[in-house]
Amino acid sequence: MAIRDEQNERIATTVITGFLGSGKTTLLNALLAHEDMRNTAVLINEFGEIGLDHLLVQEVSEDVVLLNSGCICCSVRGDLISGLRDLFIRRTRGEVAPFDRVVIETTGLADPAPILHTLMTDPLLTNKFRLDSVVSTVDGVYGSKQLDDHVESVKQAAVADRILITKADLATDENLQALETRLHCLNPAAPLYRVHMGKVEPKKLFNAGLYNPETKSLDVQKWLREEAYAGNDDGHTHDHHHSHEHEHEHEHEGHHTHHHDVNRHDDHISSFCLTFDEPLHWDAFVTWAEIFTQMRGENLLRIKGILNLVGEECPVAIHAVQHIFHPPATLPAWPSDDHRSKLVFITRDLGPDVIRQSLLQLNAAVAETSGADAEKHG
Ligand SMILES: Nc1nc2c(ncn2[C@@H]2O[C@H](COP(=O)(O)OP(=O)(O)OP(=O)(O)O)[C@@H](O)[C@H]2O)c(=O)[nH]1
Repeated sequence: MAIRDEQNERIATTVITGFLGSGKTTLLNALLAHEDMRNTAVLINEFGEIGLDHLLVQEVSEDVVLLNSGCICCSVRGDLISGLRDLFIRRTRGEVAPFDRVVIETTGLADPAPILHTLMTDPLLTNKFRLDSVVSTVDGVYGSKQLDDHVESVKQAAVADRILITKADLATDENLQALETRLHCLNPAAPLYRVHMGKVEPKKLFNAGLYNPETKSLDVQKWLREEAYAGNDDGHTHDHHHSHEHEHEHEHEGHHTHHHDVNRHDDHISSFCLTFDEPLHWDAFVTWAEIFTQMRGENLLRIKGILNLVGEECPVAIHAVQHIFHPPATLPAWPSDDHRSKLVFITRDLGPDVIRQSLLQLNAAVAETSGADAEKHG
C-alpha cells in the first residue's frame, strides 16, 4: 500500500515511559551508545540527571551534544513539546544534523498520556513528527507489586507498543514468567523483551506505527495485530477467557497460570477485538466516540481500528490514547480481502458488550435517518 512521500518525511517519534526506577535512564544510556542511533535525536529533561558525560564527544551548544554514535542529545528544561519544536527549528536552520527519528524520555511523568496527546493532536507537531512507538520499561523485580499498587503502572503497560522487562538478572525465572503472563493479558499486542542493563537492539523498539518506513507503505496488519487478541473477542474479557498462549515474539516465553487477587488494578483491565460485518456510518462512529470519550474517557486506555465505512471504498484507520483520538487516516486500499471493520480495545471496567451494542444501535439509528432522507429526496 504505497503512500505519499510526505508521510515518509515526518520524523518518527518514540516515547519511553515506565515506573520510577524501572530502568528508563539505563535503557537510554545503552541506546545512546548504539551506532544504530545515528540520525536520532534524543530529548531528555536534564543531562545532569542522566550521567552522560563519558559519552559526550562534541558540544554543539549549551543544551545539545553530539555523541560518538552520531546521535544528537538534547536536554530540555521544562516543556518537552516546546523542546521538540526548538529542535526541529535548529534542524531546519542546519544548526544540528538532519535527524530522522526522535526518542523522548518522560522522566518524572507518571502518565505518558499528556505527551502522547500533544504529539497526536498539536497541529505544529503533527505536521513534522509522527508517533511511531511507545516503549514501557517494567521492573523485573518490583513490576508485579507496582501493577498491584499503582494504576499509572497499568496505564504505562497498556499504552505501550513494546514492553521491556528490566533487571531480569535480579529476578527469578518464575517471577519473570508470571510478570510476562500478566503483561501479556494487559496488552496482548505488545511484544515483550527481557533486557539486562538496557541492552536491546534499537530497531526492536522502533517501527510500531501504521507507516512502515522499510516498505514505504502503511502496514495495517502489523499495526493492529488483532490476531493477538484472539480469544478475547466479543464478550470475553481477559479475566475470564484470555488465552495465556504467548503468540508473539517473546525472547523468553512463559506459559504459566497466575493467581488472581481481587484488588489488583490489572484485573479491572480488559483487552479485546470487536469485528463488525456490516459497514459502519461515519456519523455513528463519531457520535459513539464523542459519547464514550466524554462519559467513559477514564475507562478507555487505548483504541486502534480499521473501519469499513458506508459510502467509502477505502478503509479509515483510527487510533486513540485514553480519551484523545488521532486525526483519522484514510488508507489508500484494503490490506486484504477481509473488509470488515475491526476495533481493538484496552479498557478499564468496560467490557466489549456495551461498546458493541451502543455502536450498533447508533449505526442503526443513522442508517434509518439516512434511509428516510434518501426516500424524501428520491
Ligand atoms: N542489576 C540490574 N540493575 C539495573 C538494570 N537496569 C537498571 N538497573 C538499575 O536500576 C536502578 C534504576 O535504574 P534507572 O535507569 O535509573 O531507572 P529510571 O526509570 O530511569 O529511574 P527514574 O528516572 O528515577 O524514574 C539503577 O541503579 C540501575 O543501575 C538491570 O538490567 N540489571
